[in-house]
Amino acid sequence: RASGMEEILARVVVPLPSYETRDKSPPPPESNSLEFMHFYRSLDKVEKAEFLTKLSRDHGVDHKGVSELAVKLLDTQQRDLATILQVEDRLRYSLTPRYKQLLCHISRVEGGVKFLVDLRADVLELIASKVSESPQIRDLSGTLKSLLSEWFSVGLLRLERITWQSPCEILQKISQYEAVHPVRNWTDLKRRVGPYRRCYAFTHAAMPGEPLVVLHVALTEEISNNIQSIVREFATLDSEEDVNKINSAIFYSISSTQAGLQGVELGNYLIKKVVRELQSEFPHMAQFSSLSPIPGFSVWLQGLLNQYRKDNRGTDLLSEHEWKEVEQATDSSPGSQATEALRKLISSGEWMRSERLSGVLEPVLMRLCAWYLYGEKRRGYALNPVANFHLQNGATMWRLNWRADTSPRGVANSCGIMVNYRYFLNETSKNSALYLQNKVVTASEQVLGLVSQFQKNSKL
Ligand SMILES: CC(C)(COP(=O)(O)OP(=O)(O)O)[C@@H](O)C(=O)NCCC(N)=O
Repeated sequence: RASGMEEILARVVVPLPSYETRDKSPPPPESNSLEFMHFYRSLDKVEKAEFLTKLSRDHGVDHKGVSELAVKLLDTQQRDLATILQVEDRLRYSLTPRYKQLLCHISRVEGGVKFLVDLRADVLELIASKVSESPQIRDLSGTLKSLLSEWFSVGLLRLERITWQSPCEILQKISQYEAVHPVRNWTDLKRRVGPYRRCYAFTHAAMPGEPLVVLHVALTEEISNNIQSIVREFATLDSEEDVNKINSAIFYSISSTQAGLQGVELGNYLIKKVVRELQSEFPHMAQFSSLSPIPGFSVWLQGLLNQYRKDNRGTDLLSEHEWKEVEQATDSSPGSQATEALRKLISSGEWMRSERLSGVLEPVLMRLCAWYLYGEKRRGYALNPVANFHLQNGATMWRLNWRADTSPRGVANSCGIMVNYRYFLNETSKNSALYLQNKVVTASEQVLGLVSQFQKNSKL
């Protein structure tokens, strides 16, 4: 099989034409691309890893040629600008990996773009699973990402509104791709594209019928503080929309559907495009906000409690009074036993059923959750991926909501808490730059208040 790989690569990954003939050489036969795609699809996971390693290692940049041109460029520094630009262009051309031409040719055959999107998904998985740490694989991923970013730039994407009149195959995909609040049945789906709801997707001519990223919006009077009122209760299915009851747009679910387009920022562009779309439909609409889950909070909290139990530092997290209540409610003795009892309560979600316990735990969990979202970092950015996504877009961490998602999933994932990331339209670009460049998290008074309560308690 390995020899088969080498043979096909040598044949279909043609050498880079010389600089002089680069615009004159005819493209290789389409059959090369089709054969490459067919062969790749016939490989299993392990073979694909081997094949991609060979492709990126043996058919990439001609490093020797690059270094010779780099030396030449150094020697040209005293010459006139025209000569310098000439040599720079040669150097630029020599940095083109051989396989890049093949990728461009593949993009021109039927189904080629989709093939390349899936190819990048495979490469990303290779990198993530550490099956191959080779620098060439990263280079291949970078080359694919830059090509895909050009082909999937906003100007080439189409905004489609999904309604109950949309083709079944699209509605079926919308239902299948819904990653945040799974669609339960047709009635549920119909509600999500019905009155006081909007569902938008970006599509691309090269991948017809494939929603690339999907955004679900609820049109409400105020900014929603719970998901039940959006996806659970089947309130009167009023057939009309009373415009006077529509002042806010709540983004309650967004999902990208193509793993290979990760990093192309489609979700960010879709939110911005939908905001403009809604402003033109509802000129008086003034409030734009997400209602977001907080995946990972419960797990983080249990880890923290475990750590504190080991260090016997539980007291930092709860006040005297709060520990007393927990000890009484769980019939546990002060110290590590109470900390363990609390950890068990959180992981079982039992506390939600007791009015008294949830009363005691509300301020505790709210300030811990505020710290988790605002204070916990990974390489300087928000640890929570959803927070990181909205903060990159320039949203403000605006409001934590208690008992916002009382579904088993909501309680298990984030103790039932949800958060509004609010888009103050004239501040998003400033906030986004502050976050991306200085790692500053823009947050509301409510969030900052909860964070300072946490810090007072645990002197972190
Ligand atoms: C949140 C999403 C849509 C962001 O996608 P996108 O804007 O394309 O960001 P990126 O993947 O280009 O960095 C994506 O990360 C996703 O689908 N996440 C899983 C579902 C969710 N909403 O958390």
